[in-house]
Amino acid sequence: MPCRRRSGTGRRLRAKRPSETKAKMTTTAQQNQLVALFKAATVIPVLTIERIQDAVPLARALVAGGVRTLEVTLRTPVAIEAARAMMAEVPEAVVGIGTILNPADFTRVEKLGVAFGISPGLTPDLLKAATDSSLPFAPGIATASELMMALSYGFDVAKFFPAEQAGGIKGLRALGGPFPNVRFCPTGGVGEANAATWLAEPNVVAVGGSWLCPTAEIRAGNWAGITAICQRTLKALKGA
Ligand SMILES: O=C(O)C(=O)C[C@H](O)[C@H](O)COP(=O)(O)O
Repeated sequence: MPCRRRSGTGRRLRAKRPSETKAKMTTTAQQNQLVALFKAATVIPVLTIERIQDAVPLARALVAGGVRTLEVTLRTPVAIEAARAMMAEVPEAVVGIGTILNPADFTRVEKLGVAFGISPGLTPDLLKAATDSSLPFAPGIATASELMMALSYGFDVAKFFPAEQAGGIKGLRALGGPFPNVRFCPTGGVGEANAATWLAEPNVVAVGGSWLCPTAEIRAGNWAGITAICQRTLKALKGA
């Protein structure tokens, strides 16, 4: 009996302490990985893939243009299969998934083995799923309250969405006042004309957007055109 009591107490202690530490450590590690990944990427194309056969040539076109970190949105039925094909066929690409809206999406994505996950927003359930996982994850925020919710779960790297519509650079600067340690990936309304301005902000680690992979060009299979947009964008950023 005494033995059982001791082991019961030990179990209680062991169950509490490591799980608290692990959740915190994992989220911090997730965030560090994400920041490194975003900084290396600088620009992240937000991909909407309608036909599975476009996935690999699109990834190759982006990589050929110097853009390796790709966000495949869960907006279309073929998204998961597309990400899988890209990972298998284009090893230079760093494939992540966007439009993660709920814990079920998160679980599907986590099983895929992608490099990162992004959401346009957040919910407590989604943040909880992300803290239980080791997948680097950026929730989306547009307001101070949403950012405070993200921070309360340990997420200090966020997608600022929709960036232009939610206040643009002035809005981001205003958020930077009370939240000086948060890093952002503004997405929504970012393009060739304003990417450099966003990236010049000290709390911006990368920008995302669909300008690098317009739907019309994907539908037309204009892979050379997509490579050219990437090259032009990166050249302009280097000169900025
Ligand atoms: O699909 C998602 O998960 C989103 O979060 C939305 C996209 O990131 C934006 O729609 C991209 O905006 P544009 O570059 O202005 O086209």
